[in-house]
Amino acid sequence: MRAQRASKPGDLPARAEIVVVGGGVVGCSVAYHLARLGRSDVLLLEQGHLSGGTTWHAAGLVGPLRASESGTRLVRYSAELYARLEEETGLATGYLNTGGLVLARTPDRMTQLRRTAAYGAAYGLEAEVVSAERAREMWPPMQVDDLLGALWLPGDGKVNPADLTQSLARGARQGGATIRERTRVLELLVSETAAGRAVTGVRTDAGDVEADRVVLCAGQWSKALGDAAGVVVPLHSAEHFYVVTEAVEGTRPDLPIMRDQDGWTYFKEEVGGLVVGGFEPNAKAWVAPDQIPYPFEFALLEEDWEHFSLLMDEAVHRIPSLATTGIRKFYNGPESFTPDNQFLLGETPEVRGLYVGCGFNSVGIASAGGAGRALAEWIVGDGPQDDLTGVDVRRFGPPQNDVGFLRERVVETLGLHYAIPWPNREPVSGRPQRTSPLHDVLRGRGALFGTRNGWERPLVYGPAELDYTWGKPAWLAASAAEHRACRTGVAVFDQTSFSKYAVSGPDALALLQWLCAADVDVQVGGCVYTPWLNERGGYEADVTVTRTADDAFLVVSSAATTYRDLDWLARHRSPGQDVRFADVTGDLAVLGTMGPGARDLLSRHTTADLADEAFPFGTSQEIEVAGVRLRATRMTYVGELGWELYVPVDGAVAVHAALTGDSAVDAGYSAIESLRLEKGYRAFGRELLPDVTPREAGLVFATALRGDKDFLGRAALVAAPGPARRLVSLVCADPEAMLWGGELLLRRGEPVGQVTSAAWGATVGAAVGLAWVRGQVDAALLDAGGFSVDVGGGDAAVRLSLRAPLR
Ligand SMILES: NCCCC(=O)O
Repeated sequence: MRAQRASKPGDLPARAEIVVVGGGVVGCSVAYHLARLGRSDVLLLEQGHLSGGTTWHAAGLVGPLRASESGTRLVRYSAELYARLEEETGLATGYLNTGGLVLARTPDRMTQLRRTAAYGAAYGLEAEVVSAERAREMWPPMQVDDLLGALWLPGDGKVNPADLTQSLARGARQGGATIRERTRVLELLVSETAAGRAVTGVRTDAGDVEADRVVLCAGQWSKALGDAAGVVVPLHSAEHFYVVTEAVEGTRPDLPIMRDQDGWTYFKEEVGGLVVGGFEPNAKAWVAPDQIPYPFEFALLEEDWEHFSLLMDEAVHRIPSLATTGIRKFYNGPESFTPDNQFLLGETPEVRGLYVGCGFNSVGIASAGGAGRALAEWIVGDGPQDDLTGVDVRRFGPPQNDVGFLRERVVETLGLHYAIPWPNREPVSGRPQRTSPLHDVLRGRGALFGTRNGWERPLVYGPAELDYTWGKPAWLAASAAEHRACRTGVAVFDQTSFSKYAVSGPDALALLQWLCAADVDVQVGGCVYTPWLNERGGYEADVTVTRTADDAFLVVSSAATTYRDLDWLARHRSPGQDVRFADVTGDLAVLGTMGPGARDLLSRHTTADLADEAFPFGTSQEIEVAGVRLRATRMTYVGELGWELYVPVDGAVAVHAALTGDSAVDAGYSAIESLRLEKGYRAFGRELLPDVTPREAGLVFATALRGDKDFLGRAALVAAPGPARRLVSLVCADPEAMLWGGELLLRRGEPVGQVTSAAWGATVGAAVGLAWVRGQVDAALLDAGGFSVDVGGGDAAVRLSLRAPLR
């Protein structure tokens, strides 16, 4: 390890409106974009020299096509910015639009590449599947004997990370920002306010700086600063390896970026040689976040040729001349990775005015332009201005911030970087974290578990393992049986991972009436399905609200959204409002007892009257089941008669044993997915996102828009013109075709939208799902037909409808 000692500066401003911590490419991009948005009182603090932490040793690949539309938009903007920044700042970034190739050695990878090409079409980005021979013509040094084909991405490019950082920094300075190098932030300053904890500035080794807002872009150093301030910043460093070779024949400066993901490697030209790096499955975590040495500037870790040999052997296999090519330099640079391979962006729920932009999982250079702009817009606009749910820091909470967990998980994250992104792939490391009281019982009954927000959740019962495929997996038969049991008899689902909040106090109703688009001023015992919307009329949450007393409510939401929901409640409670809310997720197990036989089954274990008149849909009562006092709520996410039983954890095993002791079948989340899609039920995070309105989603019925109750988002909905896209249900014509979500939707061969969720519908007997269709959409257009989806190797005809496949 080599390091450079920093000396201290003299003139540190005592105050700035916004302090950015970290002078890597992301911090400089945030400062640059804040300046572009008219914020000139910005102070960026870098502990060493700009780019000296992680940025300087990044490979500099810029690949705009991502798995999501918002991710693609973000990196596409990065590429556009890097291409034009020199004109604006006078400093070159070294950006070169080389195009990129991704190779396929296996039929499964080929299917993935075809699906990726279809994403490109969905997102308006060029991507073409080409033959192996064509790929070799574009990339002469490689051999292609074992390749089935490749994907050509004309929009890919490369940039010089250190030059890019300097150019962004100059742009920031030109816009009025101040940049101080050799100033180390030791602590984030936080104080208690009436509205909760708020940032007040930073403590540095050259004194304190007061600030209204602080933006933590300190890469792998961010977590230790976050931890000390009580903020969740779940990242951990892992070692990332690449070498730069001597000259290789056949290269040229504009040689495309090349990724040979089946061999875990990437390649780019550099001064006549090649950068050869990769993401090996046996990755190495680096030291814990609070053990990172200081200083660690322009520093690398020890060479580890033994570890790198896996990647080097694959590289030589692809480019035989590398066997006799010398190595100019070996890079082992630690980078930060997160539990789900997505970066961390946004205002922290724990401390108002504190923002993060870190954890870039080795794609920081590609992401920096777009992420910097998104974060600057978030700060200036006081909220995200686009759908950023996939990277929003509020998707994680304390369980995911544990260093032991992170240490295990980031090894897996790095190792999966180039693995085939199988649909519904479940991580295997760092589990279990949180379990339902039924976990052991269900495991004993053959449950295979997935994980969501740290919770173990049964996916399917019986199969030996979860197999992954683009087609129909082996576990599908078991899931289909559970699905049918629910449709025709009764099934019990362990839905304990539902997020649950007790909201109470004299002003609880007022707060919820403002946040809920539906009217929740119902009688005690009423249960209402409702969106929470932002001021643009887009979804922030999709919840049920049960009134449990005049001034008390139980709010139930998705497992994944606990921290963002609680943050939404907290940030909308006015200082004068007397409302308390508590996360009661872990206090209550949830047993969804669903199916036409649910009433009969429950009646055998309760004396409560479950008839429609006594217990109508959308109501909730405290009753006794199998001797356990619990809350039963007549609601369903599978479209069958049923009750969600909210059971104190101590009683869960007894209630479950009673219900499944006679006729009920245990069923898992895979069945829930196919059941909900047959009924056209939407999911937050898939269909319902911050840039999706109830009109577009076909859910106006679940709002009070037709009444006169005011609610957050109402004004935007009223003012909005007719929707320019519509969410529709789909059914595959061919029962053998399998859809997973994400597929490109075509009409007469032209892209018109994208599938959001899909599963095999065991009642319908075909793949079913939901999809966006762009433009003015009505029943006549859908009935006229001509629709198909690209399944990565052909088109599958689909029927579309505004109505769900099953009513
Ligand atoms: N830091 C390496 C990036 C690799 C890739 O973009 O595929």
